[in-house]
Amino acid sequence: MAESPSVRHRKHASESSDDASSPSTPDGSDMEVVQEARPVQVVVAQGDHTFELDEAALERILLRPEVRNKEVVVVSVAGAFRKGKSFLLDFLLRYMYRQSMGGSWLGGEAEPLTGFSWRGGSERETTGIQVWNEVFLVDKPDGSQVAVLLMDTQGTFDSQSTIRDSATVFALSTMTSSVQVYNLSQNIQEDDLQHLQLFTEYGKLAMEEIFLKPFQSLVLLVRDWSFPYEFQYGSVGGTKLLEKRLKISEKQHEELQSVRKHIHSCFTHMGCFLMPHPGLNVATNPHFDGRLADIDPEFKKHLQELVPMLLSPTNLVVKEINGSKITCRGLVEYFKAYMKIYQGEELPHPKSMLQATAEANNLAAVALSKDSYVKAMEQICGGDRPFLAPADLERKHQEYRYTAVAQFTSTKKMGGEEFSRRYLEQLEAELDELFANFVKHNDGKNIFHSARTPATLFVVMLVFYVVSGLTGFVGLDLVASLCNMAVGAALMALCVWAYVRYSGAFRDVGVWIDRIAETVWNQGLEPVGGRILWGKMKRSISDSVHRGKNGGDNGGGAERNPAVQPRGRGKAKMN
Ligand SMILES: Nc1nc2c(ncn2[C@@H]2O[C@H](COP(=O)(O)OP(=O)(O)OP(=O)(O)O)[C@@H](O)[C@H]2O)c(=O)[nH]1
Ligand SMILES: [Mg+2]
Repeated sequence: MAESPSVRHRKHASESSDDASSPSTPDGSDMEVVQEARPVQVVVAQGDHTFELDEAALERILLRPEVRNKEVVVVSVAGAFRKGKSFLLDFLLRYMYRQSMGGSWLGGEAEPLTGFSWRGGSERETTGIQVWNEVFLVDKPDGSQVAVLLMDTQGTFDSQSTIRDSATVFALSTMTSSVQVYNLSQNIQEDDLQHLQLFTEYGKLAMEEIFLKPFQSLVLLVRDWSFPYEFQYGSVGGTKLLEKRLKISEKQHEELQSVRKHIHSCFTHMGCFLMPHPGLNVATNPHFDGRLADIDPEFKKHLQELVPMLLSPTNLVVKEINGSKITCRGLVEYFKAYMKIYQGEELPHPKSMLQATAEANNLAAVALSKDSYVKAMEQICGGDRPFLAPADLERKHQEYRYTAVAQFTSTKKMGGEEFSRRYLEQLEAELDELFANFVKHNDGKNIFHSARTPATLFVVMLVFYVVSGLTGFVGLDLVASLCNMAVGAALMALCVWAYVRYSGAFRDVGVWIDRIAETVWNQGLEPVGGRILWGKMKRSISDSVHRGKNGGDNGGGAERNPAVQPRGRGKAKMN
């Protein structure tokens, strides 16, 4: 068991402001008498909604020679702010210091309650994560000696914290503790379970590998329980209430089942304790200093059941991660690793329920509208449809784009208009991207598009052949042979190109030949008149193909259909 409190536990938490530095004398030996027992901030909440780990402070506590190689038991208390977490932890401290001294560990009737800083009032008190700077060594009945660390946490859902802040503190304390006391007020409500689900899920994200259940013991502590006639105070009534609340039945809505399944899958052991109200003095008297005389006897009676349930040597649970027991030294490393993950940017940000729902609504509406657009476009230029005149494709795109946008704006979504504008812009960008792909796909179906390379190569061959004949005739043999070589090169390129197109192999070579042919076409052949000829041919052929396949309804119909035109123009107004 830990040393006597008469040596170490000497000062109220609020009286000390600096950290637990200088635990050693100049010769390196521990200077126990000057070491004051007090809470130390190990996870510090920064102003910008981030958290820092005070590694030095944590190491000073957990790497002391007498504890660093001992298996560690971490008891943490977490839950909503202003619900008596630190107050309860001070009774845990009293137990740790006094339980071996004989008599009642609860303390004297007029003794103020000190330790972790607690107070009345409506504003939050504890921030980040604090641990008691004294690690208690306890002998277990099986002969082993374990180190016990007590941890106090920032209350969730105070008005200065984001959901991410609350989730980070809750998840970190759940991941690093062997027993997490989930401090609730009055009842176990569905939102308490939902928040537990959110926080534990956030914790699981930061854990690298998870065997079986990721977390250890969870004790739901219901404060101010007012229905002892239904479920009696203490762990017996608590267990029954918990069983009832976490029961999964086929008749339950899927949402309720999923929360319960998730919670069951997270913890190796779960318990519940129903605590009576401590009396009006504790709850409302601003001068209440924690003395037992002002606390309801029923509360004190159940404290004497609750605290040993958590901390008696038989009940202590050693911290395990992935099935192996952790020492104080190991805990420091895990703390550092988890903290690094929460400080990084790779984890998603937990959101408020409304924000998450609004996002989901908007994303679903975007997906639905995109789907309608793709289906409509597939009808006119999908894989099995023939080439469509580019102008008609564009007109169809404008029509279906407008319809898809109108579908998005008319779908009921949470979050308001301002919020959904971002998703509207996303939808419009995605539709334009889809259209660009449809255009490429459509162009690929144009046989003249793919015939341009062989046509160019053929013309090049022909030109060089004629030039070679003429220059040979007038005696310019060198030029004639060069032209012959060019004819050979073009012929070879044509063969290679044909092979690539036929086999699908060496596609890069095919792309190079296409590029060269395109350059030759653009620089040489087209200005000479090919553009006029080629353009006319392409237009007349594609129009006739298009009319033939679509029966003049889809493409040309759009031109004539008055119902289509104004809708296409309406889109411009919307933007
Ligand atoms: N109603 C009620 N009040 C309690 C109980 N236990 C403590 N309190 C009072 O609750 C107030 C807040 O106590 P703290 O221990 O500071 O609460 P906390 O949960 O640590 O608060 P934060 O650190 O701000 O999250 C104090 O006035 C206590 O006297 C309880 O079981 N029921
Ligand atoms: Mg507190």
